[in-house]
Amino acid sequence: MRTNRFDLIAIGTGPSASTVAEKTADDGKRVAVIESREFGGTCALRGCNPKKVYTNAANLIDRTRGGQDKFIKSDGVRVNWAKLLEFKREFTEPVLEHSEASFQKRGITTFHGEASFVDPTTIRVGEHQLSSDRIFVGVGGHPRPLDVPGGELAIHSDEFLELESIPQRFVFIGGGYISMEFACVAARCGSQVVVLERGDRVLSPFDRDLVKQLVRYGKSRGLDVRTDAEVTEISQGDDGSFVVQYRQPDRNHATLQTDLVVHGAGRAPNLDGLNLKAGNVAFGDDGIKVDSLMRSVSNPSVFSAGDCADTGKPRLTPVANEEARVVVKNLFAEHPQVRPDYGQVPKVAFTVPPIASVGMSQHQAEASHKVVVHHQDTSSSGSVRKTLQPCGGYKVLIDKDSDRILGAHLIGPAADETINLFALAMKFGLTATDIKSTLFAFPTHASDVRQML
Ligand SMILES: Cc1cc2nc3c(=O)[nH]c(=O)nc-3n(C[C@H](O)[C@H](O)[C@H](O)COP(=O)(O)OP(=O)(O)OC[C@H]3O[C@@H](n4cnc5c(N)ncnc54)[C@H](O)[C@@H]3O)c2cc1C
Ligand SMILES: NC(=O)c1ccc[n+]([C@@H]2O[C@H](COP(=O)([O-])OP(=O)(O)OC[C@H]3O[C@@H](n4cnc5c(N)ncnc54)[C@H](O)[C@@H]3O)[C@@H](O)[C@H]2O)c1
Repeated sequence: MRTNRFDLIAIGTGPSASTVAEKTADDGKRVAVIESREFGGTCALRGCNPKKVYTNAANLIDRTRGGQDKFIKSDGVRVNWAKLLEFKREFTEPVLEHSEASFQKRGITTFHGEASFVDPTTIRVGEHQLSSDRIFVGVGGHPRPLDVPGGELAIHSDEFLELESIPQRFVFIGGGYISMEFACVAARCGSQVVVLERGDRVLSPFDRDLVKQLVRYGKSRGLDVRTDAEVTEISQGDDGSFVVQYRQPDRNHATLQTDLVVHGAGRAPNLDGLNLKAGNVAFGDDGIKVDSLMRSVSNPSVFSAGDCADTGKPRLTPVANEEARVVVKNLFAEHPQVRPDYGQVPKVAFTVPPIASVGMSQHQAEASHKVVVHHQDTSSSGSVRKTLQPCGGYKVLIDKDSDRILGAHLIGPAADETINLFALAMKFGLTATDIKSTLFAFPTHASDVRQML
């Protein structure tokens, strides 16, 4: 087998690998990119972007229904699911069509297939063998296998985003980002939806009080969230429907009959087929072990970033992008020294309405600082009611000594946008007084921030 030599081999085409490959090629280096599925990665094809089409639709339906009792005249708002799927494809199909060509236009050599290490500087893909002193691994993740009998009967988020029609009944396993976002979509589109979460709360990265508000609002709109409910078995009957068994502390076992079961019980790094041992690349359950320069701790030729790198950071696109920026700086540096500047990573679950968070939780802040807590349910305030989606609230944590923001937690219309103001303020150390002294356009959701401080 002939071996092709490159300055860089990038494995994957998600946000992390495409940034690393493109910037390196733009610098005049010989780059190879390998992708085992469609070119474009999770975020653009099966994650953030297509998902947002569905959650925007669900929020629109929710608000339109909110107006029906008031000034919108119609005999019921219904979704045309097939058209929604078509609309989603308007955003994914261009990626499918153009992604590989755009690598090639930059002079990057593209390969299709599953990459695996042959030795610390050699990669095999299909019939090809490629070698380089620099290999970037940005292979992302996949749904963690559901370790219960019948676990394989549950569909994954990829399949949810490609459903041709929407069934009457759904059960979602897990109460994290994926389940709660998709469950809100399904419920607003008319299905009966149950979320089963084994922990004592859903959406654990978000503020407990605001999550309670979200669950209450969802309940009044067809979304049934059950906590302390661990799924133990899934089976399928002769009529094609499914039975989900789960355990709750107060009962032995409960069962639910449903038309579709969706796995939202967590994801794991895509490391299985990479033969990392042959590449001398150390890894664990949480991904490839990297140092603070994003380099493998065991093989100096290998860098990694994004969902498959074990950094302890949330597995989100902005995190993957920041780590990729660092890799680009360090790959060919004589003395690599750039480290990620994560700042405070803002998090948003695109539920109905969205919920957002940046910085410390109330518990973390109170354990380490003297804290002023500004917490309010704003569902009945004018600015929230005007949106026809009466669910809003905030919890802002301010350090009593320095007047700086320690954490901000928001729910409601535009929470997904407003959280970025807090991220900016926190990164640059603005005080609550600085923010309050800034004029914001009115009436906007940003202008509500002054009342939160
Ligand atoms: C349903 C869903 C919704 C999401 N929503 C959001 C959101 O709203 N906001 C947000 O910030 N994040 C979101 N995320 C997370 C976000 O998509 C990821 O954090 C991001 O895509 C990580 O980028 P990456 O480059 O690490 O990997 P990916 O984007 O996962 O790309 C990895 C690529 O590597 C390929 N690959 C895997 N193994 C091999 C191999 N052996 N050889 C060759 N190629 C291989 C894969 O096919 C894939 O194309 C969402 C994720 C999901 C699943
Ligand atoms: N808006 C966003 O930024 C966004 C959206 C989707 C996904 N993501 C990324 O994808 C990752 C994976 O998302 P996810 O929602 O699959 O995982 P997650 O880790 O966020 O949540 C999984 C949940 O499933 C529960 N669970 C596990 N096994 C269970 C069982 N047998 N029965 C009942 N509950 C069970 C866990 O307790 C947990 O609460 C996220 O952590 C995030 O990094 C981000």
